[in-house]
Amino acid sequence: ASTWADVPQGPPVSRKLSRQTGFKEKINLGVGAYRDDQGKPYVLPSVRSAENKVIEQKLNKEYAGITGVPDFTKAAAVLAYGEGSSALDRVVITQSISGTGALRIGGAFLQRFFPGAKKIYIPTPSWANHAAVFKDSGLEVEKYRYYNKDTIGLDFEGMVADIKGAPKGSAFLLHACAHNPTGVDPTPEQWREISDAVKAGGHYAFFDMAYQGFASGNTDTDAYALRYFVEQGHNPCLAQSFAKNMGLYGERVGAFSVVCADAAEKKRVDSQIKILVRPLYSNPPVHGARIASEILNDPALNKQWLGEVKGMADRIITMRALLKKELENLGSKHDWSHITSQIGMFAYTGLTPEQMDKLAKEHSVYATKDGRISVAGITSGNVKRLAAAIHAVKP
Ligand SMILES: Cc1ncc(COP(=O)(O)O)c(CNOCC(=O)O)c1O
Repeated sequence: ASTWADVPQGPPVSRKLSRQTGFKEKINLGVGAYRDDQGKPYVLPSVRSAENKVIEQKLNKEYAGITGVPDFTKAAAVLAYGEGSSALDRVVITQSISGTGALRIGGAFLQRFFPGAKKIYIPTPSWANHAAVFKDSGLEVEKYRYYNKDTIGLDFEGMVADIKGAPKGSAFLLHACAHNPTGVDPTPEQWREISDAVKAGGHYAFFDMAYQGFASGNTDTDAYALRYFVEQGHNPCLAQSFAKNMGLYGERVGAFSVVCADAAEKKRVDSQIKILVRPLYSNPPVHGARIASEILNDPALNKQWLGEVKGMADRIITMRALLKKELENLGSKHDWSHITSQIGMFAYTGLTPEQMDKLAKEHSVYATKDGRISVAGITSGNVKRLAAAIHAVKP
């Protein structure tokens, strides 16, 4: 049977919202982007200030180099790997077309140079676009167990067993923090065991960090897994996105990096990354990277940004707690602790596709059929109605 034989047909997330059913407003929990407590997109004030600083400099519009704006990529590496990391003097980094572009460069690089089988293991479930990005890169995509639907938590035993059971020297995609779509992350202790299993199998770690700072509110906390792997001697590669933590969605700001063994390897890998990127899109857009560079390199803007990204994370965490409390206030007898134990933009509710359909049809609450809701879509104004809707479809 086909590898993907039992992948269910997923509904289009941005499906047309059907006619109102008598409620004053729909609740859209399908959009994977942050919304403020008024349900509106949020441009971080630090981003506005950084953008004004860029514009005041009246820079020219010349091409960037193939690997992008150097002040951005240098600072992005420090943000990810940490000041003083042993990786910093042996890491190859290139700007990318946001996180998706970083994953694609990584997939293409593995397809050309990975010494093992040209395949990558991704979690079950994973970001909806992962499989397509890697398949289009010419890699086979395999799955490792990740989500336990009975506990609505991590299938840690299954994950470690699949890592240990894979052929020696396989490539594994790991969500660094705020797993999408489940919101379920390994604990630090579990990450340490995962690192041991990856090392035991001689496997290669490909980290996807699309939510650094946005998950816990702290950029160092959210980079724990990546930095631990580097400390443990793995030389991972990394896809970074600044879509969520800087709200630069449409500016497409990201970076792809490869931690190399030493300076000589770095030189060789860097040359091949340039050879790969040149025919892909030649060189990346400069504006978003200049904004991100101002934020990462200007101490005052950096401090302001860290406060704002923590503010977004805190609002999400508050909405999780509110939703759980409202469900309990309604007398729900179900255990909703997963809503507050999960982290990041998304919560896996554990609701069935039928229940999700009823939410849409009878309550004007929209989200994906897999039961994922974007917590960013919850506001203090709609949380009571959302809880009532969930309680109605899952009494
Ligand atoms: C894990 C992960 N990696 C990478 C990306 C890529 O993001 P971008 O290319 O915008 O940086 C995303 C963006 N997801 O969009 C939200 C959703 O699932 O609805 C992501 O979640």
